[in-house]
Amino acid sequence: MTGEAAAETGWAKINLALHVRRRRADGYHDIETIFAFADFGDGLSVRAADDVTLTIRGPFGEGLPADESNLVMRAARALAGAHGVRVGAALTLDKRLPVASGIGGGSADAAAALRLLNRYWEIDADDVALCAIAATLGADVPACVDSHTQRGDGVGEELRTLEGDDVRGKAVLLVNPGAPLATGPVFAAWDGIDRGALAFGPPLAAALAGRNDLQTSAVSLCPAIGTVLNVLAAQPGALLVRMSGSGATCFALFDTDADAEAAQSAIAAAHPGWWAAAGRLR
Ligand SMILES: C[C@](O)(CO)[C@H](O)COP(=O)(O)OP(=O)(O)OC[C@H]1O[C@@H](n2ccc(N)nc2=O)[C@H](O)[C@@H]1O
Ligand SMILES: Nc1ncnc2c1ncn2[C@@H]1O[C@H](COP(=O)(O)OP(=O)(O)OP(=O)(O)O)[C@@H](O)[C@H]1O
Repeated sequence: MTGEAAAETGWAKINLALHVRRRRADGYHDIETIFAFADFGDGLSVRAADDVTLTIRGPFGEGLPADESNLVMRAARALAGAHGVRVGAALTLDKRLPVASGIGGGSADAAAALRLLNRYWEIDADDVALCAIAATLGADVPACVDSHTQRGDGVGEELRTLEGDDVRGKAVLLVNPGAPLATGPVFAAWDGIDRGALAFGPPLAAALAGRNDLQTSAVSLCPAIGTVLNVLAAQPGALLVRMSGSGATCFALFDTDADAEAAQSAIAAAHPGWWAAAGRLR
């Protein structure tokens, strides 16, 4: 019951806005966010094998464990377990997104593994069933299953489509200063002040009226984020500049690809140690 060798992409996740509303009794925080996705990300491919295995390569693959702790392996095991799959899959992850950087690389990879193996193993589960498995793997994973612009409530797993997608196709530039930043400490450093709800409505308009409530605590833990934000804000044509998730990656949206590409070139020349990737929102 296995199909042909196949591939998927773990699309880079961007939080266009991220409001932190309250700390919960279980230590997690209720958030309101607008998820969007770039049209580039990690590559994941599969070919026939007796067991489920994972090989990692790519610019950010070094040091990332390929064992059962990897979110790709966890996703494969969870899907196989839920559907009684007994055949294997040799998975290869091309790690192109920086790790622990606020763009959900691990979550995107897990969702890509669910989509890929759902096809490869010919399970044919629908998105609702995949999202139920995704929710057991991480807060961001359900949003990454569909990987299109959505609003997320709860810890981000309560998803809904927003009316009037005014961000699809917008040019985007992602910039990371090169320092990994774990999510837990950034939430722990949040000042506990509820600054109010994220508006509904078209995603760009809602995001422009919104905030990333983790930005201040992330900058305090990783001051280079402040520099990235200033540099992005100075780029001609930048219409929304903000940190994504818990950082340290920041993004800028532009009206034209040319503006995003010019900003990428300028930043690459001025800050050769930074990671910068340009594309469009999907
Ligand atoms: C910040 C976001 O990236 C926004 O999309 C996500 O909410 C984070 O999701 P994630 O990376 O899947 O986070 P997890 O790996 O589940 O959580 C890491 C740690 O961050 C803290 N955490 C995470 C999510 C949340 N809503 N509240 C929290 O307080 C918890 O201490 C948790 O132990
Ligand atoms: N396939 C994977 N890719 C990246 N990280 C992984 C993967 N599998 C497990 N991890 C672990 O997950 C941790 C978080 O990585 P990830 O890149 O998802 O964080 P992030 O970009 O901050 O995500 P988020 O935006 O959801 O907070 C890493 O420290 C890493 O050890």
